[in-house]
Amino acid sequence: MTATATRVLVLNSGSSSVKYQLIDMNDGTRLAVGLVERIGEQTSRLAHTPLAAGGDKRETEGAIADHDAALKAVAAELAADGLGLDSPQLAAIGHRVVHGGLKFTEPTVIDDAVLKEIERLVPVAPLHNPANITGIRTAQAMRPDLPQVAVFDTAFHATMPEYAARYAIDVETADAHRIRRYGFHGTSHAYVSRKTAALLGKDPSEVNVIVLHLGNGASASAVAGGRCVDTSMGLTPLEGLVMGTRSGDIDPAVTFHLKRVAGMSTDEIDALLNKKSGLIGLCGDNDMREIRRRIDEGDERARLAFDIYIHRLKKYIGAYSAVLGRVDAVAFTAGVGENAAPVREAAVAGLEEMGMAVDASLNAVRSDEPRLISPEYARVAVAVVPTDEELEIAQQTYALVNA
Ligand SMILES: Nc1ncnc2c1ncn2[C@@H]1O[C@H](COP(=O)(O)OP(=O)(O)O)[C@@H](O)[C@H]1O
Ligand SMILES: CC(=O)OP(=O)(O)O
Ligand SMILES: [Mg+2]
Repeated sequence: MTATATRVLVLNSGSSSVKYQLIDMNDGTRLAVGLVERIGEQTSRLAHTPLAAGGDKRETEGAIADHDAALKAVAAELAADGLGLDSPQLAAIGHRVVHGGLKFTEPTVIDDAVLKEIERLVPVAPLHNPANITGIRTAQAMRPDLPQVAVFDTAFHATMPEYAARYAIDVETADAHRIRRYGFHGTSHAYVSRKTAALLGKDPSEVNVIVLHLGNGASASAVAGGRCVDTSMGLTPLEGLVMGTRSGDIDPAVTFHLKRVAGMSTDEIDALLNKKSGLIGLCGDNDMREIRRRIDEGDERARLAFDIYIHRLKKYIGAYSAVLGRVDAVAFTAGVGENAAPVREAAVAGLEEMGMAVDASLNAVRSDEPRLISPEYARVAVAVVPTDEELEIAQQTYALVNA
């Protein structure tokens, strides 16, 4: 790394998308940001904004077959603005890696052994780790000389007490197969819980926060004094809240029933629960904007899907209030949490006895800034706190390569 290398490229590869940011760590300037969506479909879309060049957003539509092709398209966009991956100013590439298992609880420079372990974990993050691996390999091929750093979704949750992390199943079987609650979206839960403390003018060690990360994947966490003490996702990112396409919590016996009685294979059940359940399974749409539009038109299926989503969310707010004992703040984040005012309103409705309420006019405000949406009198602060997984990954990456 040369003395002038102060930039970090962050790749957040999801199952069918890549979000990326190129950040100068000297002053935190975002040089370029972008998103590739619907990878693997005919209607893929790349939206690239070269902020450094003062440029407008450029959008390209057309089939992008896989994450390798997506990353090459991103590299070409960056190169067009003189921000290519060949730049000597690039210090490192930071990768979001969803599952780190028991081994990885800190940001880690990726070598062959690390990559092998991320690969071994594919069965417990089937929608995510394969995309993360492709992103890493493609980036390595482009810049074999550069440190590539993995920042794990699971890392922040490693502090959970044993009684929260362990499932109540036979201990020998669980240990033999490393079956336990790992939790995901940890980079976001860490970032948002810290930001929430700052919004309250407190140090993270002083506050207890319930973080609701509601994106396409969704998870809740209970953070006590800056440490995660419980989270809704488990061995895999399937457990917990109702999500865009995932069921979240169900009776595990549903799977035996689907196999024995409905005659489905394990792979079919996996696909059913991960890809054809949640909001899309309930009403045919996984985008909260579309669901709200349908509700406004009187669509009953969309209404029921919304109510099921909210009921589950409310149960986790209650559960984590009990786990924390004292709640200082509830923070909504990610695509749904940051944008869907009706979700925030409905999730907190009726919780006045627990000190939680939402002020309608504050809730209606649209902003990229962290903000309170609870009325003055409420004991618990309810907040919208935009997440920034890419910035958090960039900071952890840069700190590691400079250590
Ligand atoms: N303006 C909006 N109103 C309501 N929901 C929104 C809005 N914008 C985005 N969303 C929701 O956010 C989801 C995407 O969230 P995001 O955090 O980007 O997810 P992921 O990182 O899992 O892809 C969309 O599927 C949609 O449901
Ligand atoms: C872990 C997980 O569910 O991630 P995402 O929300 O990006 O799908
Ligand atoms: Mg996300």
